[in-house]
Amino acid sequence: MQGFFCKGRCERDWCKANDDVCDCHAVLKSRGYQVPLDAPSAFARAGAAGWAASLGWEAASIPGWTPLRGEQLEVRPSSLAGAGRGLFARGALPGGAVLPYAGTLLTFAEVGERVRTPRMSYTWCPRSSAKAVKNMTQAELERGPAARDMAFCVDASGPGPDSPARFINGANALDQCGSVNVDICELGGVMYFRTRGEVAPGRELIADYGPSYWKGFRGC
Ligand SMILES: C[S@@+](CC[C@H](N)C(=O)[O-])C[C@H]1O[C@@H](n2cnc3c(N)ncnc32)[C@H](O)[C@@H]1O
Repeated sequence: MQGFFCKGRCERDWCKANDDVCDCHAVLKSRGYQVPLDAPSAFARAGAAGWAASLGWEAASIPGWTPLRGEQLEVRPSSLAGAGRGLFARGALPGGAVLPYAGTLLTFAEVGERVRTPRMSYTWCPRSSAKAVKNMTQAELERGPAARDMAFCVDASGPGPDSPARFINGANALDQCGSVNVDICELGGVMYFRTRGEVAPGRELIADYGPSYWKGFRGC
């Protein structure tokens, strides 16, 4: 069922189609596309700090996938008031340009250590563990039976592998929603930012962080 139903959806848009119904990483791999490694495979190959470098995302070849190179981007003060630094396009970027959210992979206990600290602002969890993390108490995260299991959440606050994606700011009020120009996508348990359309030179990359990031703002 997944193969038949999801094949067209994932080939048309791996970002939007990859959900609880369609595992686009598995679907596209089975269709012969060159996909990046999934998070567990990258972790098995290179560990919690080195996993992102082993993804092979720059060499991936799937529809709607143009790898962003570091030199196409620059970090400077955000165009959004009070947002600190942001990530900007040096030159024009095409639609479908992707950048992984790299950082250190965390166990549930390590996620627990970050809850209510500034590092949590830089921590993202894949669908496979996000619900569990949300439903676990602090004690369960730190000392429960799953505490030492890999949650595959990513902390990009550093120190760790270089991750320009960590500088992508998010709309935090409705009047910033018009500036959103990148989607947050998941493939193989890895988060990728993807440009929605062409991004003009000098424009800041801005995402919609979703319904649970900001207090009092449920996303665009
Ligand atoms: C993943 S970081 C983005 C990079 C960050 N601006 C920096 O300088 O390192 C997310 C944090 O950036 C800030 N931020 C992102 N978008 C913002 C916005 N629209 N308004 C104010 N602060 C924002 C918040 O502190 C948020 O927790």
